[in-house]
Amino acid sequence: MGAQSAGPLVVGVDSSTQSTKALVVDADTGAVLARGQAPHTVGGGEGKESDPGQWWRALGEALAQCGEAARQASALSVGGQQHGLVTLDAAGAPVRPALLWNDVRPAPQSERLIAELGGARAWAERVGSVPGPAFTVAKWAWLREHEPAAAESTAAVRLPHDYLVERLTGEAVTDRGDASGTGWWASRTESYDQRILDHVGLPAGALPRVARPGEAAGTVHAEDLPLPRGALVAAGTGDNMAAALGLGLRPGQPVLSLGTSGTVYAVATRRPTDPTGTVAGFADARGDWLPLACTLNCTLAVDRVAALLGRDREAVEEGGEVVMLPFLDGERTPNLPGASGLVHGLRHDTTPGRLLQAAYDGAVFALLQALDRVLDADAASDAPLLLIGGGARGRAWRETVRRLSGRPVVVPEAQELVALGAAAQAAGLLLGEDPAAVARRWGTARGAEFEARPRDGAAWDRLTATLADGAALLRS
Ligand SMILES: Nc1ncnc2c1ncn2[C@@H]1O[C@H](COP(=O)(O)OP(=O)(O)O)[C@@H](O)[C@H]1O
Ligand SMILES: O=C(CO)[C@@H](O)[C@H](O)COP(=O)(O)O
Repeated sequence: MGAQSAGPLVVGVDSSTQSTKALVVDADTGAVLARGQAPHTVGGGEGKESDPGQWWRALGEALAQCGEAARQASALSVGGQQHGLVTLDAAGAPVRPALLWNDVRPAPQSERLIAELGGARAWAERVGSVPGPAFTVAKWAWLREHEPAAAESTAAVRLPHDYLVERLTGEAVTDRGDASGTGWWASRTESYDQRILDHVGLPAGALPRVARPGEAAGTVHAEDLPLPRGALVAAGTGDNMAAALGLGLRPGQPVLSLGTSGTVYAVATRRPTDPTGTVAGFADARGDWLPLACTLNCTLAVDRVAALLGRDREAVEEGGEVVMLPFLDGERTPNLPGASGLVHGLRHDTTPGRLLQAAYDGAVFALLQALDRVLDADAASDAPLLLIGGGARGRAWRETVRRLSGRPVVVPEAQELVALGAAAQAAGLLLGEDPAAVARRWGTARGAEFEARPRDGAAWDRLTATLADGAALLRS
């Protein structure tokens, strides 16, 4: 183990699309004493799929890298990529690889579900969200249609984080935050929606119990992980909800997360019901709400454009008028699942650096467009944006966000806010404290502050016009 600890140790896990990260944290001070990381692979041809067993093995590997510290932990929690459809047979083994949040194949099923159950406004009022292709309910509908035998053999449906919690504890438990991304958990009643489940032919008994905020899932019973048996396991949550805990967010503080997905969100005390579907009305892990907009094309798309141009990701040049909508994987915000990337305005003076800058602009624009809808009327219009995720470490990302938002930006020093949020949830459970208060005590949101830059309205207008004028191409 590295530094000395003052308090009991807790483990926070981030099981995200590209990797599992584990941190061992001192529950008193928030000091990170050990860390580990192991990669995941995403396959699936036209779709995006991962083997859930791989997440379990990656968890073991990341914990093993933490060494002796993990073996001394008193509590653990898992934050996981949202929405993924994990299907298990009667023996608890995966029936097939999980369909991930960014798999857009269920676009037709999503449209049908919205129409069949009363339209977008009715869904927003009842469930809190209009279920786009990301939502688990659309993925389950896709599976029933395309692989009926797999759906037939499914005895239990889990999300990525609660699949791991069940393997850790033997208990089928999830939390309101991750459950709110399924499309079959209604935010209006804070319970599973029987009418939706009946409509998609999924028995409620196939789903995990939804723990109350602050309730434990169980204790570690798994024998093949380097963790003490009997350590407390919190209910865990979705990765964005975990990051909100990790920042100790108060209502109205906007967050922009730049990772495999791009997300923009804030904690809200009022239940969101956006009928346009731009904002998902998620629950947070504490009892409030987490209105959130998510893009499919963020760091991976911009890195891909940099690779195509043969440039380092920081080798951007501002200026010029070229516009890029880097929707390489289809897009979720705006809802264009069939889209591909679009470049407009190429000229003789367009340099590779300007083209790369245009990719950053397009990715950031898609997120910022949703910001006003995410924030409710009470949020200050000049509140600094908290910039997190792997991309927050890059200068080009940060400067693009400052230039297109016109807002001050804070980049927390603490990295791995999802894993830290999970650690705060574990510490809250162990010590009987509010996990967000734990994170505030740890000072996780402290970081470098960058003042507002004048907003680049001309670039914003070019992006807006290209999105509108390119609509027919982007819908195909
Ligand atoms: N120094 C850096 N500058 C810019 N981008 C970075 C840097 N380090 C990592 N990244 C980006 O961060 C991404 C991973 O972000 P992360 O938040 O860890 O992903 P995930 O959403 O899967 O958890 C990578 O795709 C990479 O493009
Ligand atoms: O679908 C969403 C949010 O609704 C994504 O934010 C996923 O939760 C995956 O996140 P990464 O950690 O892989 O970026």
